[in-house]
Amino acid sequence: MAEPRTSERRVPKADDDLAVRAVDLHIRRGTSWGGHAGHGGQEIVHGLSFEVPRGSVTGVIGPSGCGKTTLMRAVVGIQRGVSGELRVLGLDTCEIELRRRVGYATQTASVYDDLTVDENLRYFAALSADRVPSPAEIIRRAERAAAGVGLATEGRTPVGQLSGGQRSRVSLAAAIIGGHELLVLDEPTVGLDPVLRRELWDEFHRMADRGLTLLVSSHVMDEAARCDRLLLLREGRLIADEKPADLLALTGAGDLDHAFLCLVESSAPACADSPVRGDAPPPRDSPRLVGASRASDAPAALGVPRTHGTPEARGRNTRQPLNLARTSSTALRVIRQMRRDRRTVLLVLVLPPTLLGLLQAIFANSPTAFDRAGTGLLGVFPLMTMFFLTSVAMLRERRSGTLERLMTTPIGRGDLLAGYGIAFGLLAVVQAVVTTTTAVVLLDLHIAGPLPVLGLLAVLAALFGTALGLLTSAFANSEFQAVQFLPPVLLPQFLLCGILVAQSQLHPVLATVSFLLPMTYVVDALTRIGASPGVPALVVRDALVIAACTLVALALAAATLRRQGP
Ligand SMILES: Nc1ncnc2c1ncn2[C@@H]1O[C@H](COP(=O)(O)OP(=O)(O)OP(=O)(O)O)[C@@H](O)[C@H]1O
Repeated sequence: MAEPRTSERRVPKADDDLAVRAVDLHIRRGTSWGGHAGHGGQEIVHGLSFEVPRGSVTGVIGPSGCGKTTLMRAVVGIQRGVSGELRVLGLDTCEIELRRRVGYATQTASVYDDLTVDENLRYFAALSADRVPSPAEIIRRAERAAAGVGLATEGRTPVGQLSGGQRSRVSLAAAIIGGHELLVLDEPTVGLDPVLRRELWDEFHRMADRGLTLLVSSHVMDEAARCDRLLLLREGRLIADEKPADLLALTGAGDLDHAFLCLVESSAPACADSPVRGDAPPPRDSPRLVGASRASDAPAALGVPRTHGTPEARGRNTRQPLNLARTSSTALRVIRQMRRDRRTVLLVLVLPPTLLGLLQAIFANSPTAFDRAGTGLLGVFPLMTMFFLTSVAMLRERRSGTLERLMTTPIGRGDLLAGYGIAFGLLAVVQAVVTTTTAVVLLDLHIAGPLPVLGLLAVLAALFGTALGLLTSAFANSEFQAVQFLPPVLLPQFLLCGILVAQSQLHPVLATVSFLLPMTYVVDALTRIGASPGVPALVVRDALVIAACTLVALALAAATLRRQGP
């Protein structure tokens, strides 16, 4: 097979001199869950071999759909289906350490619309630090990143109120914060005006002068001219690996657009027709369309393994102990987002007491029935509302690209889920206090047992709803799909939980099914507390079952929250 155009004979460099080294890299996309390299999907990148020296600005250039994003996702370790050799800063791309040294900006602005520029950047600064940073250090790093992309004066503006170009710059600043050694930027200048583009490219070169390596994708050829080195891609193949000036010299073309066409069109008429630069030397040989690098030779020649990251290595390197600083930063960020969403707060705090009020009116002639149903509902309402809220919140995180960005930062899956759990847990506590107080004080709901235990059970139910919501969000691709989960997951549990008809009156088969459903234990525990003055042993059993179900749902949610996507 042919090799990419290059004017120099490359001597393999040591990993220490390289930011990225790829040898015979193949990437398949659309692989099934758990599918590793070479299984299913469609091969998008075909046997790339290249090196990115440290302290350079390297452009990944090529037409739409040629595989630029796919390659960049592989470099930052969030792409499944990668085979061949890919070393980043001398490490396997699944190494956790890389997430402290590499910053990534996705093609679309992956930042939180409902937070201000400062809040976004401070959050990413808090996540990316090696050690727990002081608040002053977080602020300083966020301000420096904002200034670097020309957003120093927009700190207090919510990102949702910025223009498209400004949002892209916030996203870029978030990447700069995380990238201490390598910045992987996917089309960072799309939608920016020419002045700003020039400023950003100047800034990229200043960063490279300071020793940072930048891998920047673009399909705009005038940006290619600003790179130190170019990787020209076409249909997943590397057709040139050159300095811009050498590329022009090699092809004899007057500009990089024509140089690219020369390389693409194997018969080279474009080259002959193209305006040849006056100072450019004639082509050394006729430009030709070249395909993949010597896919089969390279790894063997360099003595490197053919598989990129074994499943064992991936497992070892993705397991992280819980980090309190990142967990609390995430919890604070989610709480901040919740506070801005007044409708959500209203739904959580006002709807349950209102519905209980309605229930009291319905059971006006039967206070005992109200006491029984109302007590059970003190747990069912939090479970349902938290399920709905978390599933949508996590889905939004995934669809906005922020989850993908988070997966390239040092935050662990456990930190993220625990952060969500804490934020929604606090909301659940407020909800339990408001709903229980309203029910007992205003609606005369009769509770024989201790109120704090009742409140604790309501919070436990809410936490179970949160864990269930986090889990189901992995299976939905849109808010509409998330809502579709609501009836099948919750309604059967509600019908069988004992609020409508006591278990003793159910058909034996239905009674057995009901004992397999967590909501049954929520209602059982609450109604027992409502009816007896102490804490019966069965309430403890129920609480343990709910806690166990919560942990299982959280563990499954962590397992489905994979770092690598299709
Ligand atoms: N999730 C996916 N599953 C399967 N195939 C995908 C997926 N995402 C992208 N592809 C395919 O991978 C190929 C390369 O896409 P990629 O986004 O890497 O191209 P690109 O060069 O970055 O394009 P652009 O400049 O338009 O962003 C495309 O043919 C696309 O259809």
